[in-house]
Amino acid sequence: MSDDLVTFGESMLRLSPPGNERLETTGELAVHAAGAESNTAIAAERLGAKASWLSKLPDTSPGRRIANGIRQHDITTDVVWAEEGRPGAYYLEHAGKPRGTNVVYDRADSEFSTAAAEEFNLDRVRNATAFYTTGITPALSEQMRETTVNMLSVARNAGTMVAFDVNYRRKLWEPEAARNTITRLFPAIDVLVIAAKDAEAVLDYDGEPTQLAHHLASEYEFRTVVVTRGAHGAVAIHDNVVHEQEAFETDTHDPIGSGDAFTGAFLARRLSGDDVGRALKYATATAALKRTIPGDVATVSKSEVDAIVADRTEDISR
Ligand SMILES: O=C(O)C(=O)C[C@H](O)[C@H](O)COP(=O)(O)O
Repeated sequence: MSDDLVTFGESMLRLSPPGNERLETTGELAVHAAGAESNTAIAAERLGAKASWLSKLPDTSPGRRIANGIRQHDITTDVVWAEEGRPGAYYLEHAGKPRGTNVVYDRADSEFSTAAAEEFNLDRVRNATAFYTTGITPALSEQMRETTVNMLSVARNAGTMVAFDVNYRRKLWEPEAARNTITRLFPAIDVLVIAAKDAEAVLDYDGEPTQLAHHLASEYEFRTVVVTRGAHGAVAIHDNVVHEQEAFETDTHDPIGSGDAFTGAFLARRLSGDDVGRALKYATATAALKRTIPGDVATVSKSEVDAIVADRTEDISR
């Protein structure tokens, strides 16, 4: 059976001290498997899509730890195993204001960053309804820039819908390099997701979100543009109609991965036939729920999200 959604990207070991402890002094690190595209596939699966994740990892114990962490969420992991090499990792130090949460990447020359498109199961991409990657993938290496172009054209040529989140990471590349690379990918994309702050950083666009969505949709002919605005919710434009959604109230325990949860839920609900307004509501609710959960992954059920969407939540359910 073919997939509703295939995602493609690097997943890493995420290593984080307990609470707000500092990396410099911590004696413990919690281990999670984490990566934008696997996070998105998991959220999509949990919201009702049949999702797969394509990637490459070294066949070592750290590499297998990453795959195991993703597989436990019941998505299909379609991994190219290299005999040796290193997986990516990132260190994450949680903190509130004024320190701020800090990410330290350790992913240069990872096994994934060396992979060519031909190494992957391209029939899975061709046979899927939708294909998804993010701006993190081409940020990883020169090789990955080429691989991303090739993966998108495989999807495009097969008539697989292409969705893409700009996901700008300033610790991986400069805004100008990101702009040049990502705008060249735009013609292959049907559904664009972009954080308003990324539009400002990468595209130098600081206008109002609805105008940004209109501007991108008309300039690059995207079928759908979704602009995310963190605590201010999200705006989408689809077939020239604007949809706006406020954020749901949330007690934040771990904000990392809420953008991926949003996109996974949005795509899953669209692929299930929901209209853009309803998918946006599910996306925003799933992102709010993710913020209450430690780790990168939205370990949520559709019925929990249904309850938020229908305003049926309780402080204590018993
Ligand atoms: O690969 C990277 O560089 C990552 O940043 C992986 C991240 O942990 C997620 O993509 C979370 O991103 P948000 O959902 O926007 O919080």
